[in-house]
Amino acid sequence: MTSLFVEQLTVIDCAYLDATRGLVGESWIVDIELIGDLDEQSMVLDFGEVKRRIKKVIDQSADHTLIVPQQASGLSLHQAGERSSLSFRSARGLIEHHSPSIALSVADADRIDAAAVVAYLQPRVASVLPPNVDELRLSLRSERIDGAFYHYVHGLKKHDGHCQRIAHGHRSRIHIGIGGQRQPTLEAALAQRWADIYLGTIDDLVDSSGGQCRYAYTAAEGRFELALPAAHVENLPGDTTVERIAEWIASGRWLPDAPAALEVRAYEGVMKGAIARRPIAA
Ligand SMILES: Nc1nc2c(c(=O)[nH]1)N=C([C@H](O)[C@H](O)COP(=O)(O)OP(=O)(O)OP(=O)(O)O)CN2
Repeated sequence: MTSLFVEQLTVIDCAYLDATRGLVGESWIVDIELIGDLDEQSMVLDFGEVKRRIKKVIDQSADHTLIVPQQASGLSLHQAGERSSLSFRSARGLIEHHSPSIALSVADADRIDAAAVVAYLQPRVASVLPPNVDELRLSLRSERIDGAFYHYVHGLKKHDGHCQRIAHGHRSRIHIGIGGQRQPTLEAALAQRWADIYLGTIDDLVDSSGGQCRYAYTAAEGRFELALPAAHVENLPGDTTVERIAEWIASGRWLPDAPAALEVRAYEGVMKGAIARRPIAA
């Protein structure tokens, strides 16, 4: 038996419900190992097939979904055909979500962590493997980040892919500079402000009474609605693409005394993002 490995086969950019943290955005890097006999090509599985089969299953299941702990005591979940509705009591307050069912991954767990997502994915990935593969080892890890980062959840209603889903998210590093010098204090301040944040688009905010913010829109996959505590939210003026997020950070409007110049390198999950600069005032 020989073992084949692929490091960082893909990244799962998702959101999940957590009893303490509320709605959490996450980016898990997926590594895989396949153990089996060699096929007629002297391979455990052609790397091309690994991508076609395994990455595809992951991209079409947990990736860009809201992952729900089915056994959690605070969860009330109703799935009727192609529509799903849920409410979830967290220490941060009540979260409600209504969407097409494909926007949810329902895991047989009382809390969501990397192990619960591996257990969710394991049978789905195993079902697309050829018979010569005896064992599948999936592991999820977070990107190593030495500086500041935040976890955010958002939805891009105009996106024609899975990013249209109102509750998917990322774990993202942030670089903020002035005159080419990183500013760890500013980076830490933003990371603290955006620890487990929902980045909402003001146009999608349909109600903000009673301490809750409710967002709703119709996208190509159907109708999406999300309500969560106002303290869990930052509302941005436009779409929450990483380009707009970088511009918003560079605008300095989150700082009491914004410096005249700010250079921002904002990430969306792992190894990709956008750069924006605040122009130097005259
Ligand atoms: N220019 C931009 N493109 C995209 C943005 C964006 O902000 N600016 N955002 C998204 C989505 O929010 C999405 O979450 C990013 O997902 P990503 O993993 O990059 O997309 P894929 O799943 O298609 O890529 P994989 O390599 O398969 O993971 C999309 N685009």
